[in-house]
Amino acid sequence: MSTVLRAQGLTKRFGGFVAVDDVNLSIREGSIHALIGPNGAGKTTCFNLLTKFLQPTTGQILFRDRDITRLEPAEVARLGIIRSFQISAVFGSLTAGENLLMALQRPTALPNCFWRSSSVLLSLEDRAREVARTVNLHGYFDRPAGELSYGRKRALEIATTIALEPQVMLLDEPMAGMGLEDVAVVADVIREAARDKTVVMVEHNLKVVKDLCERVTVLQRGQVLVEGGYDEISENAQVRSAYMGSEQ
Ligand SMILES: Nc1ncnc2c1ncn2[C@@H]1O[C@H](COP(=O)(O)OP(=O)(O)OP(=O)(O)O)[C@@H](O)[C@H]1O
Repeated sequence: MSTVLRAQGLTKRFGGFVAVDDVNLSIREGSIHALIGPNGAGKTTCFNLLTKFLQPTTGQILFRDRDITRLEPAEVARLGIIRSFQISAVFGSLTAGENLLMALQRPTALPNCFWRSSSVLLSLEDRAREVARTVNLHGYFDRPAGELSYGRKRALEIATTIALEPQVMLLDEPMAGMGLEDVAVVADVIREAARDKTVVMVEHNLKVVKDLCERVTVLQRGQVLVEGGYDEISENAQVRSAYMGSEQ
């Protein structure tokens, strides 16, 4: 399987502190790839580096062999590497459908959408309904987003990212603060979204990682401790010790 996103020697210093230290990552095309690790391990910093919200101190980021290390976040988004927007980006007084229509009209949506035949052929509203169906929100299309359950709001937030037709979708703790029922809703959304795209997610819930993710990179103190399938990494003695006393 080919590599869609690659980090080589990725390093981020904040003053004298090295938050991300010589990290190599290889994200396979079409996979769901988790970044996990104890608090402060450097997951969010890594994520911000990959989406270019932070500039690396040293190292290189490649998207399908193109060097994107020095690109701006908007340029990276235009290439199809898109980070999910936070829940605050969902407008509660607008309906779910209107939220999707707004996402479809965002400037970053244009370059991705216009050259794709499916988008060109469909009207924006048809496309919004199609995206709503992908995340099982078609029954809520005309409901104010503020009335949706927490899990469905999160699904809507992910849907606004899907609307941009990402090639690589980056989700930062998509299950944060959710009950079991909502976790199941959002897990289904991510699984469905990953049918035709690559997903990279920072996730604390190891059951979610086990159920959803083909590949897992474990970070500790800014470095990659181990990378592999869930079974492989969960048997690793260093990983077990890093997680001892935490959730699992
Ligand atoms: N802007 C910054 N300036 C200084 N230090 C920072 C900055 N951002 C992050 N750090 C430090 O870098 C380290 C890694 O932080 P990061 O948020 O990437 O970890 P994380 O693995 O995402 O942790 P958590 O699971 O708690 O979110 C932490 O020690 C943090 O305090």
